[in-house]
Amino acid sequence: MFFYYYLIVDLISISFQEFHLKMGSTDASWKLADHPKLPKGKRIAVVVLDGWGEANPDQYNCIHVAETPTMDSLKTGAPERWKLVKAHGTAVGLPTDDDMGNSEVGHNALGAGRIYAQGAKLVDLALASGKIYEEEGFNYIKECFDQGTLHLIGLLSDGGVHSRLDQVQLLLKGASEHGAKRIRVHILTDGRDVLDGSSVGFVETLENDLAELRAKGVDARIASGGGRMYVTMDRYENDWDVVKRGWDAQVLGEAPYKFQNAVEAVKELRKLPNMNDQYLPPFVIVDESGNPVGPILDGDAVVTFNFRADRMVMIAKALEYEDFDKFDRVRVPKIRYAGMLQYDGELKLPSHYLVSPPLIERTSGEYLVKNGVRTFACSETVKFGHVTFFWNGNRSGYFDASKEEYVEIPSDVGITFNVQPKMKAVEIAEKARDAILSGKFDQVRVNLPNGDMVGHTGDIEATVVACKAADEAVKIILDAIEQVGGIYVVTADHGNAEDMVKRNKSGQPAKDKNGNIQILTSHTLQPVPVAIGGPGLSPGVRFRTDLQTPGLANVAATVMNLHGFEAPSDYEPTLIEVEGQKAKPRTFERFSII
Ligand SMILES: O=C(O)[C@@H](CO)OP(=O)(O)O
Ligand SMILES: [Mn+2]
Ligand SMILES: [Mn+2]
Repeated sequence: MFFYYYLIVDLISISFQEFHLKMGSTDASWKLADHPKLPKGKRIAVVVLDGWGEANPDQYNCIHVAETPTMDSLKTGAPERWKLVKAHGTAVGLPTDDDMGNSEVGHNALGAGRIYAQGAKLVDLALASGKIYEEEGFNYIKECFDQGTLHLIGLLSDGGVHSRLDQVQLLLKGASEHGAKRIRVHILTDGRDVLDGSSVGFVETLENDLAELRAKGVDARIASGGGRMYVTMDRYENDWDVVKRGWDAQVLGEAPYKFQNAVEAVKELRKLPNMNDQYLPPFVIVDESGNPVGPILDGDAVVTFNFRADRMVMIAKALEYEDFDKFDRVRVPKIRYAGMLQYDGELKLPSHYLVSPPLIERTSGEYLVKNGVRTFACSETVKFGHVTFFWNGNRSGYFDASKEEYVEIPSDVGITFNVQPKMKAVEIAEKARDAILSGKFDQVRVNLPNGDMVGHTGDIEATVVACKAADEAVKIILDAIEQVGGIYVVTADHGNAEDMVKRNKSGQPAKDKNGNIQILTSHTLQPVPVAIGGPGLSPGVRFRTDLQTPGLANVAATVMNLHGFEAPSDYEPTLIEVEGQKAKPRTFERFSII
């Protein structure tokens, strides 16, 4: 009798798979198979702690220093349901294992359940093969090379999160070899993905390259600049003034500070009180008569050379949209504009781009909604797109508005988050709590930004406060899950707050030439935790120990299982197994149809 039971189950699954394949991309192919052991209908909270890695406990590990009783209890209370996974490098589609994780690749992996070659890698390949110069995007901007100037705008560092200096260097060389005669670079200084103060060196490197181009007869110069957090690179429409400051400098050639030399500009502006690379004010480079050397004019070509999307969408809108009311652009030059990548596939923004972005499709969010899982997602503005846009494979909007609700809590504007390290953690948690208790949603997903946003300021004391606030928010959400008999999945997208100091090879804090500890404002290479639990979790569910190097991409299948579904076969494997529980015999009615 059992033999027949399993035979029938097998037949069902074989015919389901064939059905799946035959139906191709029609609606039916979205149907997920039932999980053989785990029930449907549990309310699940998915909590992403931004910038929350696991590292040795010392005084620079703010998560360790902070009081974090809730996260501690997940780790020590149920070791078979707490696990570390990789959140950096090739595990999330970055070029090498020296690449730290970041929100885009982290949330892409968490949501998509597969590892995609990400922007950084796709640009590397396109530059190495020379294909970048053959594609539509480059040919489009090339039309301007005879009469106009080529402007390159973007983040100048080797951080590899939004852009990479070596790619800019190759692009400069390649563009000039392909006919660009006049080039202007509009730099944004970093200090967030790299050490503060390192911008001086990056500008010097760029100046050397531009001098070499000039020696070859190309009129190539830096035209303007500013710190990434104060000029141009805002995201999710948090503060349009940031983009306006960039527009004024880059396009109009107007800025409060004027210099004849960019290295001098960065060195001098860093001397302003409390100044750092991230927040340098906008400046323009002027000639001997005080005229800006590179405003953007009719007939010019513009490339934004960041590959990462979130902090380029706003400037892309300003450069591309005819109808635009976010600030007064004063003068809108007729240009040919291309992004390094297309930054928003739904908006098709920008319409021209040098390299095609990863085509992330069939994300877990889309599958679950199409299988009836009602979803709520929430964060504050600075991370809102992370749990929606990035989670859904760089896609804006709802899959099915009748089953989804995304709530954005406005972030504080115009402050660095060490001033308000608690940010909106409580507000986010309370929204999640209410969504869980409402019974209207099966999945409630949040991003808690504190560890990351405050970690980036390099302020250790404030980051400790931030970690405590995030932990308290997790408690609010877990308490709600407890009340409704639900399940929680708590994880993170990459490290940050767990290590706030640059390390030497032996792991000791590195000192600069004056003997000062070098504060690390960036993300890290550390693994991140995944914890599951809650009263709704079936007994016997525990983490598998047979996966070689699990990473963030394994979380999607795990969450699908907890919703009672099998993940699609091409997803990275689930992290969980169900111990000691045989497949439940199905009810008589279901078999009676066969
Ligand atoms: O602030 C950002 O843009 C990046 C760091 O460059 O952080 P995250 O990936 O966490 O969004
Ligand atoms: Mn992040
Ligand atoms: Mn970050």
